[in-house]
Amino acid sequence: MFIETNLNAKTKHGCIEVIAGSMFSGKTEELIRRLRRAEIARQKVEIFKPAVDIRYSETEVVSHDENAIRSTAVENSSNILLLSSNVDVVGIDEAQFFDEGIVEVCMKLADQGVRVIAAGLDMDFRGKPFGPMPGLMACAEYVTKVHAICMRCGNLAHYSHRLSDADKLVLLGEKDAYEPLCRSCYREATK
Ligand SMILES: Nc1ncnc2c1ncn2[C@@H]1O[C@H](COP(=O)(O)OP(=O)(O)O)[C@@H](O)[C@H]1O
Ligand SMILES: Cc1cn([C@H]2C[C@H](O)[C@@H](COP(=O)(O)O)O2)c(=O)[nH]c1=O
Ligand SMILES: [Zn+2]
Repeated sequence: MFIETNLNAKTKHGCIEVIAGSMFSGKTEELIRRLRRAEIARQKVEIFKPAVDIRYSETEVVSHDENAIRSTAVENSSNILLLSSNVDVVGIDEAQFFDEGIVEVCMKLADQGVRVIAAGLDMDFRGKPFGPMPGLMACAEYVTKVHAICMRCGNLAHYSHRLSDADKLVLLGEKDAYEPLCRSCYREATK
């Protein structure tokens, strides 16, 4: 479990935290857990997700277990900066779907003293780094990699295997469309 530094410190120290992993690895749950604790500490929290992903809700970030927290859907990364004045903590879900500008936005916020927590898929269905995630992970102070359970063997999974032949990068879906797999089951499934 990620242990926060003192939430109520007098001097504001901005930072970037990234929660990365495959689908079903608990990224959203961990994001919600950290944001709820910040709210309990009476910090001003704003939460964003990309407008492209409104699978469950337009106004909430929702985990696969239906744990939810209010959020604002935004079209691009610059909207996050515009909507983040006077905040202590910014949460971002599905960070992989944002444009590359998200890295600069997170850096600016952290430089201003904001704690930024971004969750996203580190790899796409081909096992390649996903969008701005490598850049975010590189400039983050803290990176937490979480794992799902492999649907074929029960080991730890870090790949999101697509169940169809579709080859476009962005294809929203759940268990109907993807399964989390471990390294050897992913290799077997894609050969
Ligand atoms: N194969 C799996 N491995 C782990 N958790 C799974 C799996 N399938 C379903 N889940 C559920 O998904 C939850 C995590 O959901 P969520 O935080 O939304 O994940 P993510 O944001 O990483 O896709 C787990 O607590 C568990 O109940
Ligand atoms: C691997 C992969 C996933 N997606 C989509 C599928 C889901 O709608 C989201 C990931 O959601 P989660 O909260 O991490 O479970 O991303 C995609 O569009 N392309 C991919 O390669
Ligand atoms: Zn496996």
